[in-house]
Amino acid sequence: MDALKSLLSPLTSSNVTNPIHDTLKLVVIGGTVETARRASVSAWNGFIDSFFLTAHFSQEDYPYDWLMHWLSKQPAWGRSREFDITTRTVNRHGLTQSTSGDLEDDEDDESEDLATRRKRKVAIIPSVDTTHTIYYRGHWLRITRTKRYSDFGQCAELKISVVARNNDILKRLVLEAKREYEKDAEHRVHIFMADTLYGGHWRWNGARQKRPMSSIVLEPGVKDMILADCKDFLRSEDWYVSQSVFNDVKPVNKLIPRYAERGIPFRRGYLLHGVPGSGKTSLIHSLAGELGLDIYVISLSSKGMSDNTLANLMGNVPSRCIVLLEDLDAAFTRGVSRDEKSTGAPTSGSSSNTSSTSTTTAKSKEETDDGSTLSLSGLLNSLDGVAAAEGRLLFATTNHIERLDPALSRPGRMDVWVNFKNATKWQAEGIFKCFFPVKPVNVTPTIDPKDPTSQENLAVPKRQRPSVATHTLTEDEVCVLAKRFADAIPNDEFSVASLQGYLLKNKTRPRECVEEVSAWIIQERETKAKLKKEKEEREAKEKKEAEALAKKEKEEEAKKKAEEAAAESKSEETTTEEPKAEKPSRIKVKKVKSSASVKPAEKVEEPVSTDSSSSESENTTSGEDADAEESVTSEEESTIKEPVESAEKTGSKETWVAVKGHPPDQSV
Ligand SMILES: Nc1ncnc2c1ncn2[C@@H]1O[C@H](COP(=O)(O)OP(=O)(O)OP(=O)(O)O)[C@@H](O)[C@H]1O
Repeated sequence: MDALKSLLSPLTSSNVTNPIHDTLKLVVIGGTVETARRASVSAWNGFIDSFFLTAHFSQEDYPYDWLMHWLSKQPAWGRSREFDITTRTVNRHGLTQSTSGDLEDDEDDESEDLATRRKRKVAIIPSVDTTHTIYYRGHWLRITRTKRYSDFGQCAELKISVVARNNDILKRLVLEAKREYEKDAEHRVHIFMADTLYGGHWRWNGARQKRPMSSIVLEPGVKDMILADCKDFLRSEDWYVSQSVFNDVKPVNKLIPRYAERGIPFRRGYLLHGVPGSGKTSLIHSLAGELGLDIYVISLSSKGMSDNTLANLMGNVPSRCIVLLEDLDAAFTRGVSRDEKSTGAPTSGSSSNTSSTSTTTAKSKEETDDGSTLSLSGLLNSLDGVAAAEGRLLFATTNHIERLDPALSRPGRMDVWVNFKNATKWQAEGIFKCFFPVKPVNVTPTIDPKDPTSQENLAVPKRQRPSVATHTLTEDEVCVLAKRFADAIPNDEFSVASLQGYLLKNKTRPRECVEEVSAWIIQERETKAKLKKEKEEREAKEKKEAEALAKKEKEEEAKKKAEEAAAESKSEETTTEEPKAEKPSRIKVKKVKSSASVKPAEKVEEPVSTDSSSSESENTTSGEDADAEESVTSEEESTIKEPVESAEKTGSKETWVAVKGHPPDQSV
């Protein structure tokens, strides 16, 4: 204590009037107070936090969607001072469907465009990095939405804290949010698309309204067969067998896992093949709605698709879902082969086009440039390898079944095959009936006080009212018109999609639609014939161009070869010529050698000045080197003829050395 006093004495002493001491005093006191404040705040926070239970929800998982959906419905947002407003629908990225309690534009505008927009609702959701407090079942929830960056880009997180003894309240909250979400999503099918980035992951692509099975018109029994098969499969993972089978003393039902027990992978594949626009994709969407499953779509021809990426994607689908491999043949026009090393490059044989090799080569380069390295074995492994999810329904669609490898379409991988053809008369009748639903006759418009449309109808004089659905037909009328329509449609010539297109154009004129159908058929045939002709012409032109290109390439190649051959023979000639050119120097060297003590270079510089040596060398040449001179061929002779002559002219052999410019070989 004394020590502290003595330490503080300079600060507390009244005798000290130094301003520095006063400042020091202030700093020490201020610092002490701030430290004490901070310590108490953090202690308080720690104390408070110790009472809070906190749950974290990542955007990458479903509970985040459920809670965001639940939050968007909370009336508490009406009192909140900070929030986000969105018109987006419920999705895997955190934005939610507007529902009760949302804002709605009540603007009364007659414009059709505005009337459509008027239906768009907005939802209020928690703003990012702000803590909101919501009262829920006797508890205050502290909700914070944050954003973080992951490998897959931006990712949001939700943190919910509550003061409670245990986490029951949070569990209740999550379950309630899930129930509400599922109730709202009851009429929708969620679609996920395969994204080949980052080694393959699933990207939420929207939720579509369920399509009733009755809107799909297929030959009798086809729809029912597929639906029953799917239902049977989904039900049959566990197989209840009567115990009496094994022990007939007391029959007891016993659960035997049917697929696992028998070593059969719990997967089922459906191959829907046939002409375009015949309802393959529509049927799958309809089935997903009927079975309450999400759809995971993979396009095998997408950029960057590889064996690993596909295996990752297949390994990450949930156990109960529909995996849709769209346009399976698209992967095969790229020439996917059984070979593991296949890079997906198109082979000439795989191309459906009749264009020549060069076209295929160009295509090949273009297609392999997209980084796709999917092989058929990779595809097969992904479909039934260990990573492939159990309990999934695999649907594959193709317009060209003949292009598929038998290994891919064999039972076990594709258990059920369905052929989709062009519309039959039966289908034409069915699609007509779907399109013009029957409405009861003699319907007098009733006035609903809550219905603004009926009030609007009342407000206008009777003669000005819009005719109530002029195309409304009685059941009998629809049947008769549908029959006439079907009679006019030839079997297996037009796709259901094209019939639908025609009906759409005439959606308010059912009778005229039937009357004009024959003219439409003629027109369609003409268009088809024209398109076919154009296609044939285009193909012929392409073929011609390709042939011309191939011919040109061939000619160029032949020309190049000829040039190469010529160059080769020329080089051979020069190699044989080279020794001939050296021979004179050999001869000359001997001549030089013969000129004994005389330095050759000096001889070159002053060849004529040494008369005696020159006569000496002349003698030597005529004597000892006679043999060497004889060994020179006639051709070589002509080569050396001129210098020799010039040497003769100058009267000196050394002069010839200077003319040729060959330094004599000293080593010889
Ligand atoms: N059998 C059908 N029943 C009802 N609508 C059909 C049928 N076939 C086609 N349609 C309609 O035609 C359009 C195209 O159909 P869909 O996409 O299902 O055909 P697809 O066989 O999958 O074609 P593609 O092979 O080109 O992918 C859809 O709007 C769908 O409503």
